[in-house]
Amino acid sequence: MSDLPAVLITGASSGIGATYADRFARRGHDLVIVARDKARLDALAERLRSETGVAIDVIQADLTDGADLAVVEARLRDDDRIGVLVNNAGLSFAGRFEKQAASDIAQLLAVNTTAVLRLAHAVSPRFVETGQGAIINVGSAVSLIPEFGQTVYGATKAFVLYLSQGLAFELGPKGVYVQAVLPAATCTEIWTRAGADRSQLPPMMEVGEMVDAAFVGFDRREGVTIPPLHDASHWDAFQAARHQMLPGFGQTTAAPRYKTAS
Ligand SMILES: NC(=O)C1=CN([C@@H]2O[C@H](COP(=O)(O)OP(=O)(O)OC[C@H]3O[C@@H](n4cnc5c(N)ncnc54)[C@H](OP(=O)(O)O)[C@@H]3O)[C@@H](O)[C@H]2O)C=CC1
Ligand SMILES: N[C@@H](C=O)C(=O)O
Repeated sequence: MSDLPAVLITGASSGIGATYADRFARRGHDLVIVARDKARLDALAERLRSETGVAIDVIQADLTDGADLAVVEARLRDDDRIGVLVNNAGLSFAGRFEKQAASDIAQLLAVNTTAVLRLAHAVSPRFVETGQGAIINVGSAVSLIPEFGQTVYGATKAFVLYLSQGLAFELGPKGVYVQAVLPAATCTEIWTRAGADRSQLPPMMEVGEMVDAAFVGFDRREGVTIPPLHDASHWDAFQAARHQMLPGFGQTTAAPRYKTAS
């Protein structure tokens, strides 16, 4: 058993989550890996155990299922070896908003928002009590691009960004580090799972490149990490513009432009 905190990773059966599992294992962390596809989780766990020697537990869970979600919450609440939560599981789908099925939207919200929130909420009391711990939430650059045309998916990722920044504000002073990771298009199964034609996809970042960059942000204790954004001053300017607006929200009279009808 490692002296380092164990890491619970959702959506570890493929793509970004499986790569997080690989990198944390190579750093010597024991893992708890979560997803629906137990065969893939078992295969990953077996490979990483033999290559790195870390201990790995597998939890098969469908995060849209209340009972399964409760199992993962309980593990985060009760297992004091777990010091890092990687909220990574997620899905997207294409198609025009007015044609999307309500059941698909509900599934997207359950995995991309409710599970992220519930798992962060389950682990936070313990992290706050011990004054340490880290929560990594995988959002998306799409959260900053309503013009992308994936409105529901982007809205769930805007939730993840807001949640992460809010939790960093609330929990940071109590010793808990919260990181939002905002990848842009990354080469994983998410695209074909969402029904995209592989031959039509643009060039994308390799998943190892994305996760390794996210780890640099993690090690620097960065609040928001955007691996593909080369000019970091753009994000800083975006945050500065937001902060510049804040005093205006305290006005008790409406802005002059709303004082006339025309
Ligand atoms: N690839 C990209 O271009 C980008 C991805 N992201 C985000 O990265 C995260 C990881 O996605 P990525 O690796 O790309 O995609 P993948 O499709 O490769 O991985 C998604 C993971 O989520 C798991 N998952 C999906 N639904 C459920 C569910 N109901 N219950 C439990 N686990 C579930 C899947 O496991 P299983 O099927 O076994 O349950 C899988 O392990 C997502 O949050 C995604 O939104 C953000 C920006 C860009
Ligand atoms: N997964 C992608 C969109 O579908 C993204 O977040 O870029």
